[in-house]
Amino acid sequence: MRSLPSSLLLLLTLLMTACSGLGGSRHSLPALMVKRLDWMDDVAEAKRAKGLPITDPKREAELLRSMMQRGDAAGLNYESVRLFFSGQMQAAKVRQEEWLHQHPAATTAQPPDLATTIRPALDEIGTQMIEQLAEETRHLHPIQAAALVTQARKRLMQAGYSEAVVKPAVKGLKDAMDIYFATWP
Ligand SMILES: O=C(O)C(=O)C[C@]1(C(=O)O)C=C[C@@H](O)C=C1
Repeated sequence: MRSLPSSLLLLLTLLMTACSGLGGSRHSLPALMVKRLDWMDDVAEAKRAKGLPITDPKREAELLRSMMQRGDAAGLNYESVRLFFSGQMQAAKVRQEEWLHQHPAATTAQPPDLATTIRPALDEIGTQMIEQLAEETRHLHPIQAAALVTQARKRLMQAGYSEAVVKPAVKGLKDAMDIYFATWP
């Protein structure tokens, strides 16, 4: 079979993307990835105020466990959820490091509280991410999955995040998508 002209392929991709609800009213996965990272300046300030290190292995394990459980309930593969959130947390840590480096002194006297404000917000974003991951993997064609990864990179760069932050976040999404589409017919 002759391969499709690239302009037709692009048109098909755009049509399928529009139909899949990527631009719908709920936050898309790329938008949620930006939203999650947007919390990290506050997280860094909250940790500085309390003298806490950036990395909290216990919280990471708890978050992964709870997201994998939610993912399982939504029909998602455990490993894909683990890879996705590992990437987002890695990006989160790089962003916190950058923030502290760029702002050697505290920028606020009263940062939001980690336990009562920040982590519940991150949990809520995580839940929305699971819903979107489930939605995307149900409806996406592999071409659209690749477009979603590209779109995520674009959104994160547009939001002003550095390559060092964007790279692990996008890799997490790509790794998750690869699991679903590796065996696609
Ligand atoms: O909750 C925190 O303490 C954060 O710094 C956020 C976060 C995350 O991305 O969820 C990032 C790094 C920590 O190791 C744990 C979790």
